Amino acid sequence: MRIDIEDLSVEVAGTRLVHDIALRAGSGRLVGLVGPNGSGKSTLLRCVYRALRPAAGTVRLDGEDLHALSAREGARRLAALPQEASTEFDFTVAEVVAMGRLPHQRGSGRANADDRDVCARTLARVGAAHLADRGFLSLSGGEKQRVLIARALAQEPEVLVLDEPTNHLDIAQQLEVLALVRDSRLTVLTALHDLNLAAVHCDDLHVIADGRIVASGAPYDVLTPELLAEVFGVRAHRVRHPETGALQLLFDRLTR
Ligand SMILES: Nc1ncnc2c1ncn2[C@@H]1O[C@H](COP(=O)(O)OP(=O)(O)OP(=O)(O)O)[C@@H](O)[C@H]1O
Repeated sequence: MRIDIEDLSVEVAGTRLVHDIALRAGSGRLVGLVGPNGSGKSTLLRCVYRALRPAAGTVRLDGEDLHALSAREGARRLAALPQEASTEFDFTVAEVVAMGRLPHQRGSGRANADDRDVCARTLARVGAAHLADRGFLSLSGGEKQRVLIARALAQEPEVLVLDEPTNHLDIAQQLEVLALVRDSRLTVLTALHDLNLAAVHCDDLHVIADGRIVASGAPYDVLTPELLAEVFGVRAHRVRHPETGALQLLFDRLTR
């Protein structure tokens, strides 16, 4: 499923935080959004997963206006992992993952055998089957993140919107989560702070600064020393991974 964002602007409390965004994520592509703190990544993503409505412009999934769909229809196509996705109530892990099935349940709203099967499989897929009976609030940050990814996958969406999915994760888990996301073969739009992870894992990158996209394209074309100095205020050296040949960045502070 393809995402097309056209002329999108987003306002919060009367202030326009995101301006005139145009962005496309082709079916099955892993598309990264990078930018400094406060540049508007979360605000843009919140509008894509419908926590905010656009002030102008559209988000289309395979040509259909996402904000014109019912909540249930939207949730069957798109699942999100928000940045501060904690839940106030102490549900068990199994209950949190089961919430991902709600858009698929009609009538009684009760989980059937298929729903339970999908939940068990997704928890196993993220390596968290052993946590099923634990209270969500008792989990470590990394464990919570895995469970919330399981909830998003249990939704069986066609599009995943992720806001910093590697937050709270140690390096092995960061790599594992990105491999999981990649293996899902879904269309993914994700904010990432780690530019080296973004360089290796994303098919396309969009750089956002002050609420506007300032560069788009393949990671190697986008993450240039000039752009990194201009947007992030760092001096960057580009090297190749000695085994994989992947782009890696080494940083120094830029003294302006
Ligand atoms: N509810 C709000 N009211 C006022 N300003 C807001 C609100 N939400 C966000 N902002 C401001 O909008 C700007 C963009 O915030 P946003 O969270 O989208 O940035 P971000 O790129 O995701 O940042 P980070 O990398 O730090 O998570 C920031 O200056 C932020 O303070």
